[in-house]
Amino acid sequence: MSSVLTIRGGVPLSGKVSVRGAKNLVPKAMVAALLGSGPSVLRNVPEIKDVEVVTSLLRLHGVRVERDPHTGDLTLDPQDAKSAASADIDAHAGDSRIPILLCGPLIHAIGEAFIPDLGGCRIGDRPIDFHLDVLRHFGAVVDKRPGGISISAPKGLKGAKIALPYPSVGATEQVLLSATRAEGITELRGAATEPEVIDLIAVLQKMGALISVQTDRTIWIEGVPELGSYTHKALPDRNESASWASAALATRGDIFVEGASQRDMMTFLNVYRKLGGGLQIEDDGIRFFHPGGTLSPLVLETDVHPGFMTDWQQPLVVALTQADGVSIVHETVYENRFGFTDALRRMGATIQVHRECLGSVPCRFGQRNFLHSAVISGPTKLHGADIDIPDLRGGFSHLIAALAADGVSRATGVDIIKRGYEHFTDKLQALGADFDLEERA
Ligand SMILES: CC(=O)N[C@H]1[C@@H](OP(=O)(O)OP(=O)(O)OC[C@H]2O[C@@H](n3ccc(=O)[nH]c3=O)[C@H](O)[C@@H]2O)O[C@H](CO)[C@@H](O)[C@@H]1O
Ligand SMILES: C=C(OP(=O)(O)O)C(=O)O
Repeated sequence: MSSVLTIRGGVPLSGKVSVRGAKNLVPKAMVAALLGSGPSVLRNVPEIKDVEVVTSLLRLHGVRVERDPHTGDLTLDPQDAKSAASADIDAHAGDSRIPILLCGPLIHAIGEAFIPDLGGCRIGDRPIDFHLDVLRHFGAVVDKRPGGISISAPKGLKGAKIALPYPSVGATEQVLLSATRAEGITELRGAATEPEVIDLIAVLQKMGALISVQTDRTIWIEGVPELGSYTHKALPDRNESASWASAALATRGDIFVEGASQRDMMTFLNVYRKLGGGLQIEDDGIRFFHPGGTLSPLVLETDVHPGFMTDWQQPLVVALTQADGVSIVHETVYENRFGFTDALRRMGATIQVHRECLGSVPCRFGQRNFLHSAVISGPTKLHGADIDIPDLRGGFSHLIAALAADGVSRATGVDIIKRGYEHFTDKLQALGADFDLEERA
């Protein structure tokens, strides 16, 4: 499918949208079900592409995945787990990064894994070296093959002492999913502690895993021979919530995001308020609105949790084009996450990207020639343009810019947005956006 969205911008988005379970948790909780001895139930599952991809991959491996047609809850039964042909796995892997997390659970369930080359957003090189090092520490044998890697563990997985060079979310999850049923104790230093990582730990604890998170980014896991099942309601998607919040500001609108969770978004909410965005925090969601008047520019750097999440950066940059003065954004998580600003410049934004670290702390990318700092001058009037959606958040940012702009924009490649934004065109419609969608097979 290659759908085309034609947006007539300039309409303030106003109304209510609901967010469900987080894209960065739900597929991983689905993978965790493979570690259990009985059927698990996952609630609050969004209808997004990454969930479809993992459903297909699990089914290929013999896991029964059933969706309740009324609630959307998933039941995942791993009792008949089996091997799958590498060509089939490759054909079902889609544009997702989740397949790499099947390694530990598949080794525990069936003794081997084939992992195809990964998809995901093109926002940097995105190597998997930490993952492979982690697996080798557990005693796995990793073979590079055309189109992917094959992994086995002739002597089973054994607990290990591991230190990550950077608090990678995926590598931390790789450790959790491999160590819970490994023999012995695992000590992980330099772990990521994002809310989605903690929610995955909650899922594993429900299954019977013994995991303790220390205050210094160390995680202890005592391996157990068997895990049971879980029933779990996925935490809400804080990244989708932040995207709608940015859309409200950039279009001078007013959006109540039902399901948005204050606890997981505190850093974002502070920044939003400093920028001049209006907030009303309720038990069941958060209202984000433009209170009128001007927005204040700010200096911001992305970081691992509890810092400012990198996935919030791209949508917020569109709102910064409307602030009164110069804002600076230093991206320290991905080396190449400002490519999306090319299209914003074509739409009238004034944004320069720099190789230097324009932040309080020099990051890993400062000496390596990456355009990873942005200087945004505003306010600038945006005008419509033709856009080809490059990646998930960059693409959503382009849509926000088109919605805020004067005139007509035409966006191709919008299906990428479905990786992480559930029913986004229905939500745009509910918010009063003026657009047409041409679905192409
Ligand atoms: C599906 C999912 O949950 N995706 C999220 C996850 O991605 P993901 O888990 O892929 O991101 P990581 O936290 O692993 O990546 C952080 C940094 O570590 C580097 N790195 C990572 C692994 C590795 O083996 N080698 C290596 O060098 C990456 O290139 C990047 O510079 O966390 C990111 C950081 O919060 C988010 O932006 C993504 O939305
Ligand atoms: C980078 C992202 O996702 P992924 O890791 O799935 O590519 C994202 O959600 O912004």
